[in-house]
Amino acid sequence: MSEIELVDVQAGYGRAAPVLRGLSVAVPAGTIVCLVGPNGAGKSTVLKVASGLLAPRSGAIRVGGVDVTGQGPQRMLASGVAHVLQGHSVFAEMTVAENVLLGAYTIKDKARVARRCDFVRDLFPVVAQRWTTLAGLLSGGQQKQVEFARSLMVDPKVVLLDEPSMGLDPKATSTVFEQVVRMRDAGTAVLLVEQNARRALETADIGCVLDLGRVHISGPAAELLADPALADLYLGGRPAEPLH
Ligand SMILES: Nc1ncnc2c1ncn2[C@@H]1O[C@H](COP(=O)(O)OP(=O)(O)OP(=O)(O)O)[C@@H](O)[C@H]1O
Repeated sequence: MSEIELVDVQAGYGRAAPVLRGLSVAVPAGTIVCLVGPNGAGKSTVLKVASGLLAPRSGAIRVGGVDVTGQGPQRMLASGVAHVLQGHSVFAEMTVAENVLLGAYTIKDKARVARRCDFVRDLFPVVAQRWTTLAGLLSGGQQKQVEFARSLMVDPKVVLLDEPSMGLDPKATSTVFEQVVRMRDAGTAVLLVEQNARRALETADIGCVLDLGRVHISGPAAELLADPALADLYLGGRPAEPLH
């Protein structure tokens, strides 16, 4: 069963023409699904619809098989969908611990909050190591892991990640993608949107190529990566031949 499913979704902004025009995507349990596509294709819009920030004009959204179409962000979060927005959203003047605990503001049970803290500190060692440090003193990649930890405090079924590698150098990008895999392995499905299409497909289980407001092609990420036509169109050409 899919953790989250968008079915034939039309969505857009104000009176403008729709950005999503019959988009369908499903995130099975235990998988990382990656959306790639040209600038402005509507990748972030898919995540906004999935987290309830933007209501679809038509179509359906299901979480764990239950229809949640039209629910706002707070109810989507309660249904098990957490959204890590593009850019950096840590509060620089607060400690790592305070930032992470913001993710638990809806949880009243203190013992449960403590268990979730243990869980995220175990999953993201840098979060544990820098627990009492001001978050603004961390590197960009470390701050992204604080955001991941914050999103997992509610034990979501699926986490939506909008361009987690944005602004990071290659080493920090690798660390962040390793942590995305750890999140999946720890039981949270992931819907990932990335500019860095090749790197994201190397990490994902399933890839979806967005074009003209729909999923144009989808399949096992490794197969998309191996497709020369797709590489030319969407992945900035084929990887260089190894030098001998
Ligand atoms: N808040 C908004 N109000 C009006 N139009 C918007 C808004 N957000 C996005 N759009 C428009 O919707 C379209 C899709 O934008 P979206 O950010 O979803 O694309 P994207 O694939 O994530 O692009 P990028 O890779 O550049 O982030 C674009 O034409 C954009 O101008």
